[in-house]
Amino acid sequence: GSPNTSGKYAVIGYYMLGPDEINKYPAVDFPVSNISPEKAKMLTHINYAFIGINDKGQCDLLKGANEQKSAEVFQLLTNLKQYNANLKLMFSVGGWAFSNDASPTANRFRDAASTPAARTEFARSCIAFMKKHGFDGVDLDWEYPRKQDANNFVALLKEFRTQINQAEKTSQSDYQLTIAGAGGAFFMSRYYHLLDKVVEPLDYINLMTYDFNGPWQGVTKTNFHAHLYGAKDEPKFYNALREVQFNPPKSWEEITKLFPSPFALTADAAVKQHLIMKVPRNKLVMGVPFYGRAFRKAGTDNYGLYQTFNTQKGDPYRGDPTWLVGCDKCVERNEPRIATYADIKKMLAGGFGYKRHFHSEAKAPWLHNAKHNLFVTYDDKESMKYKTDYIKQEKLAGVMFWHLGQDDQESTLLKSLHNGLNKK
Ligand SMILES: C#CCO[C@@H]1[C@@H](C)[C@H](OC(=O)NCCNC(=N)NC(=O)NC)[C@@H](C)C(=O)O[C@H](CC)[C@@](C)(O)[C@@H]2OC(C)(C)O[C@H]([C@@H]2C)[C@H](C)C[C@@]1(C)O
Repeated sequence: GSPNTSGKYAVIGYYMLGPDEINKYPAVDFPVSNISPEKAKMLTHINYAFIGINDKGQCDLLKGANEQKSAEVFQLLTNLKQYNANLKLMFSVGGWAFSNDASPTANRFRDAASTPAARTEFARSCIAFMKKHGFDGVDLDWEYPRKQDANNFVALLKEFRTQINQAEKTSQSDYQLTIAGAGGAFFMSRYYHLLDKVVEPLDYINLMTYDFNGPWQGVTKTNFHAHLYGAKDEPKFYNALREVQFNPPKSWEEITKLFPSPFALTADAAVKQHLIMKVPRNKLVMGVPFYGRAFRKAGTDNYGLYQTFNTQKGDPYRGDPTWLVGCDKCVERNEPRIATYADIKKMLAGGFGYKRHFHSEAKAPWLHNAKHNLFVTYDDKESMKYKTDYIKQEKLAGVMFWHLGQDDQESTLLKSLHNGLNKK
């Protein structure tokens, strides 16, 4: 189906149930009932995260997920259309934990994309799953195809498009195909040389323009994880797009002009890098985080910004979960490096010593806790306003966010996106 069928900006929210939540449903953090009619009206798409790929290379529930419970949840999601007839329900296949290079199931996408027969069967099974549960399309969240997978990735998306077009004909429906795409040059460089061919079969490419900085970096500095623009004195990164083999080849002069290095890793950079490869603006969706990232033992200068830090790496987190003062849920989750927007609002309001700052160049807020040497990078309604203004001025397709369950009770962030895109 054509993108933006409703003529409005896309507002694509991920609805995530954790690994074992589906079998405990509705005793979960964020049941579907939390998606009020008012929220449903502000969304154009809900992407259910996640469906997996089974050992036969087919779309299937994640291992251990109860069929009956899953069908119930999918029914609750599709019932939301009663509040918004234009709402499209997509399911998302994969995700970081399922598909990253170090994941035990890293080969599932690679194998499913590796031969014509595997691609046909994978697409067939996903479309059958889509029809069975009343979804309106498929979102592929492969994080990420490797360079050696890039051609197979394009062939896979083409096969999905072929079968979706067939399915649309036989059932007079409007199905969509989207992917979650890299927001940072490092992962982007794996398939960047084929980017126009990757996007051709898609309705949207949802850029994961977040996680630019985080605890995984051993020795770099605290910095924003999803800022819109670069700041002149921020720590810069090597531009991996300089290594991309273009066909036809580009001269070194052209490459150094197109891909300055080092450069500020930002959302604007990711959008411009996609426009260089002629990705149509009406397929480009900017991803925004409803979560923040916290750094421990941040240096005290500059209100904790661009300072060295010492946050334990490793997945899952094995250290002390209590150092992000005021984030009770972080202790429950045993993950102090990620705070939801709802957590951050409580931390800021709770008198724990956090002070909010806003960077005038990056257009990003941050919290600094001088007493505990903490730095928290996140998005709030002020930064979302700049991002929705940007989406309108660059004539992009809309906004995607990770994820619905991380907003506050008042739906502050979803409202800021909806109002920013739909009001003058
Ligand atoms: C695609 C994605 C984000 O995945 C999240 C995981 C992978 C979560 O990642 C994020 O929240 N990432 C935010 C950026 N989003 C993406 N990378 N992808 C995305 O938005 N796609 C649309 C990280 C921070 C996390 O909590 O991972 C822990 C180890 C620290 C992990 C891998 O153990 C894990 O732990 C819990 C929190 C219990 O959840 C699971 C998963 C086992 C699930 C499967 C992963 C999930 C949903 O929490």
